[in-house]
Amino acid sequence: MTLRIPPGTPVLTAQAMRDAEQACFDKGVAQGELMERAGAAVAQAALRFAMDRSILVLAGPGNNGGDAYVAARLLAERGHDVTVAALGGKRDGAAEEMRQRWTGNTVPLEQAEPRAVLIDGLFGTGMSRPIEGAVKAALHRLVAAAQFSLAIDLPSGLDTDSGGDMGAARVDVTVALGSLKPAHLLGYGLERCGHVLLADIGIPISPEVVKLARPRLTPPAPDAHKYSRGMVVVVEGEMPGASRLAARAALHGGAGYVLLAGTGSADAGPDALVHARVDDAKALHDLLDDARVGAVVIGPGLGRSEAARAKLEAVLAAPHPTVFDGDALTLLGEGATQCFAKRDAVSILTPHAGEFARMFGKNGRGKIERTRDAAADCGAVIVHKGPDTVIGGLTQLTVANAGTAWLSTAGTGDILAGLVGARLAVEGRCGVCHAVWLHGRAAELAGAAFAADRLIRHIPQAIEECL
Ligand SMILES: NC(=O)C1=CN([C@@H]2O[C@H](COP(=O)(O)OP(=O)(O)OC[C@H]3O[C@@H](n4cnc5c(N)ncnc54)[C@H](OP(=O)(O)O)[C@@H]3O)[C@@H](O)[C@H]2O)[C@@H](O)CC1
Ligand SMILES: [K+]
Repeated sequence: MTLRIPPGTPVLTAQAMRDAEQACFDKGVAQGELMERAGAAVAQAALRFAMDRSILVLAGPGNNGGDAYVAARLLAERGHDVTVAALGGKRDGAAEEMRQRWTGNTVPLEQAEPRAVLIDGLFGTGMSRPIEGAVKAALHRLVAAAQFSLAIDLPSGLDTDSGGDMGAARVDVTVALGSLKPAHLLGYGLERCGHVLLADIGIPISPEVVKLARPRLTPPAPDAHKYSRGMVVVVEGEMPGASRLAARAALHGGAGYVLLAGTGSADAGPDALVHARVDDAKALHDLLDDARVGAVVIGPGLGRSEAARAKLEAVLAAPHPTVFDGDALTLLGEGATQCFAKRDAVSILTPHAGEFARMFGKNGRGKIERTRDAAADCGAVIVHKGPDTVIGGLTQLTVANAGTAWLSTAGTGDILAGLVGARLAVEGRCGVCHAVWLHGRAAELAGAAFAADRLIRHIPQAIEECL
């Protein structure tokens, strides 16, 4: 059982999990054997928390319920007072076998009395529709009354692939079986799963999606100079505070030279920031005619005027890897896909949910699929921001959970854009994921109720942890 989810842990959709399980069966592993391993992992986790308290195990009609019966049997064998609250009668295959092997106390779900410890094995990856009526009422009543609750694989009532809510109750601990699922990291799942533990039940996994890992960064080469370290141009906008935050984040994110292209006024520090006067799109075009530029950042505080649009056009036409954020994305709106598909240079887009919807529309699919498809259509890397950031367009889709909910404050997005620019200039496209990790870690280090300015100070400390 893994207590801390290790870096690069695979994240599998419900279908990918079923495929992985099937591959296991094809190699001769019996379904009952996997279910025994799953139930044993759940029992092991429950033992840690149950102490000598009585346990109620909710067992649903599918394989999640099969795992529940195994866990109930193993916990009873260890001397615990266990009752199963069952939903449905006869089952199929291994789940039915496990039901029959359970000889202890069983009551219908709706008539169950609360116990101190609750194990939720009603539904897992097979949730096909919202939980309703008496089943939902019983689930919520029993979870709320328990002193400690643990979900098998997923809290019942979570959509596996999107983390959408289909009637789930929040549990204290979730034991993910075989692999993480998107719902452990996305949407409502972030709150409903409680603390997530990962149980390896011996299913070989080849991941399409991974959980963001702490990067390994290298310090500058001995012969490095300010341009070889990575030169970043941040385009100043009509709200200069936002672009200054981005520029300062780029400076603290490891870039060798950061140039703020705008009013040219250096009255707001730090002094290491180079200010260039750029009055219009023509001047910006001329400034970008410089092969030393490693990355451009445009969007934070850019504004939405015609002058802003002209600057955006100049950046789009330049050959440099570029981070497009905030107003740059809003200005492009529905035209974004076409615009980026035409662009040869590396484009990194950092939309939040609203900007993403304005560019790519809204539909019922999950965040992972929508990000993956938009990145493919654009030929760009997309950092789809939120408490559950999804990064698409690199070799592997990556999901990152915000280091802390305190990140939800004005200016932190501008800082991320600058940091992505820095890591892009220093390391190329792989630096995008590194920037997202550093941003989350800096937030953890910044503690409670920080203002965005203070977040920047912690970026070097986060980098140091990766050297
Ligand atoms: N595959 C394996 O060997 C292994 C799988 N493992 C475990 O299996 C879990 C996946 O199992 P699963 O596919 O059987 O789905 P599961 O989540 O139990 O639910 C399906 C049942 O619920 C029903 N149902 C759905 N929604 C409903 C609703 N709203 N209200 C009422 N009923 C509803 C649905 O009915 P139907 O939609 O068919 O009408 C069906 O009867 C996985 O999470 C892991 O725990 C591990 O043991 C490792 C080995
Ligand atoms: K469950």
